[in-house]
Amino acid sequence: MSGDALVIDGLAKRFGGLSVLESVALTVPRDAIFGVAGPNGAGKTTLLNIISGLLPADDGTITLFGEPCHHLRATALARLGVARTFQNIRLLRGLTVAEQVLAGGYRLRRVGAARGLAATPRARAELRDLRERALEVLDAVGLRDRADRLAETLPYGDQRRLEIARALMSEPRLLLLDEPTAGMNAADWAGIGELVAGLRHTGTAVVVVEHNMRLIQEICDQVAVLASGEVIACDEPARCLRRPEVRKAYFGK
Ligand SMILES: Nc1ncnc2c1ncn2[C@@H]1O[C@H](COP(=O)(O)OP(=O)(O)OP(=O)(O)O)[C@@H](O)[C@H]1O
Repeated sequence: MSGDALVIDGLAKRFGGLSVLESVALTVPRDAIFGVAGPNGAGKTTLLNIISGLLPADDGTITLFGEPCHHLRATALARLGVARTFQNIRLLRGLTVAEQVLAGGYRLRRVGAARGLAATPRARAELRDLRERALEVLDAVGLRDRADRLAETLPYGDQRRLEIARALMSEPRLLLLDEPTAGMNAADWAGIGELVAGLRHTGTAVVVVEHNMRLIQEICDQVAVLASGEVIACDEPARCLRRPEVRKAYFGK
């Protein structure tokens, strides 16, 4: 069995005549917290969109826990244990905090929808278990006391936590986070950092796209820096950020 959560090789993506990713190769070990950084427009979100099956690649291979999966779309990848959050918060309006998290647990359901609707004892027991798990997940992200509030009434930082909780509800083997601290103040981003760092050694590998280099240095085992669609460096964060090619990509010198 491969020791890696995710192996990407020769990945390419074009939008019309615009080449957005070129020969991208990355290896994310199991249990790693792996950062993806790079200037605006470098191709980071496109990379996450391809890994999570929202976009097809034009070339290259993706292997997830030893299984080739570049031909799979989002639903099949979710079943294999890929969960993600988005750069812009995407909560479902009108649902409570607990209901949002419960919605992330569909992959865990064993009783089919038709039987679930018929509310058999097995379906009811399963729903009860899922509700308990949703509360445990909310506990883990510090939102249990807000379980019955409408999600859209939460402060911004808590909504970001809730998105992570919803992704964790599916017990992912690979969690993709797209700028989880975007727009946050220092106290909020430090809290998200602790939350993500706490996932190390829980059986979930994390790929986190982040502009916040301090956060990357604090929580990531490795970081890949993308510039103009190519991986220009991949190393431990402190070493990576000292490299001349990375400094040039960020600061032009
Ligand atoms: N659907 C699309 N059609 C055409 N061009 C696109 C599309 N999606 C992204 N792009 C372009 O691809 C390039 C990479 O975009 P992407 O969003 O992946 O970058 P990013 O590194 O995530 O940037 P940021 O840090 O600003 O979020 C950009 O030039 C963007 O305009």
